[in-house]
Amino acid sequence: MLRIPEHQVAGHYADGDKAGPLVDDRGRFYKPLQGDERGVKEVAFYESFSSNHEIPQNIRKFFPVFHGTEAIEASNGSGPQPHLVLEDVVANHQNPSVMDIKVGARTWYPQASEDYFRKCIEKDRGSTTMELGFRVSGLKVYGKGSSGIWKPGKKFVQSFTRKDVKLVLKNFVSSNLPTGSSLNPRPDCCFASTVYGGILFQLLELKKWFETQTMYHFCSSSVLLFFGQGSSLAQVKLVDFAHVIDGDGVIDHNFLGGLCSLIKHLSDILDEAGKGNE
Ligand SMILES: O=P(O)(O)O[C@@H]1[C@@H](OP(=O)(O)O)[C@H](OP(=O)(O)O)[C@H](O)[C@H](OP(=O)(O)O)[C@H]1OP(=O)(O)O
Ligand SMILES: Nc1ncnc2c1ncn2[C@@H]1O[C@H](COP(=O)(O)OP(=O)(O)O)[C@@H](O)[C@H]1O
Repeated sequence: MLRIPEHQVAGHYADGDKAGPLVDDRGRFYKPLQGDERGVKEVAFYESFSSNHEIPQNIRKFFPVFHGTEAIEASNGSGPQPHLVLEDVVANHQNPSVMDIKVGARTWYPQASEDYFRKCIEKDRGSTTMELGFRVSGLKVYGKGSSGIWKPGKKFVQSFTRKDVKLVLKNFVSSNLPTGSSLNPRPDCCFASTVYGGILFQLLELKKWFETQTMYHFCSSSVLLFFGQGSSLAQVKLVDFAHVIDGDGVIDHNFLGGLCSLIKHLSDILDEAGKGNE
């Protein structure tokens, strides 16, 4: 039975006439192919990546498993439409807290059209992308026990400043959640060491690969950080490959720089949480 995912935090949602992703009970995530070149490019990336023998095993695990494409009934009732069939990366987590972070100090790339460049640069300037090398695109956090869910709205997320982002990263691993369009100025960071400890380990593994890989440039891609309630481990995955371009033998310093900045932010939170426990 296909349904709209409860755990989607960014990107194009199923909304009225607009088709959005679907999930099933077998742990698959169906992403509608965007009608323009984006859909074609994302399929091309997954086909290239999944058959690329130069991808180390420890890196492959950071990407959703690709199960090809399939025409399935779209969420907007428009009949069978082509979808990417991917592993639903959060399927095994109970009540997953999820954050989508778009990595890189720029989301555009030289080959992009003038219109796309303008759209991107406006968003990059108006968010923390240029300043921090990443921006939070969306998140959903489960509180402890009955303390509810926090899923800030799109407009509020788009307004996050550098200071807000530091606080959001803390709120993500806290039990005293804010409500609506607000941030808790005194987050307890009670899950910081377990969640960010595990996430940092994985981000450092990814960083090591980005220090040498010159095959792909991940423009406008995101890291998805998530953890479930209970004993499941925090995980990192990469998503959104509609704008991946050929690396052409050059380091993806845009993504690498953003990753380093994110690592620094999370390390600082871990250090602070450690000091609080001394
Ligand atoms: O449509 P919107 O306003 O949700 O914008 C999408 C973005 O959402 P955001 O504004 O960052 O929350 C969206 O960003 P996320 O993937 O949500 O981080 C993309 O930038 C998307 O463009 P493209 O598919 O990468 O070319 C953007 O889609 P298009 O406007 O290019 O269709
Ligand atoms: N393979 C996946 N498994 C689970 N959730 C996913 C997966 N891919 C994407 N998502 C969810 O959907 C959101 C949007 O995905 P994305 O690929 O960025 O779409 P778009 O191209 O519309 O921006 C992500 O922020 C995440 O919450």
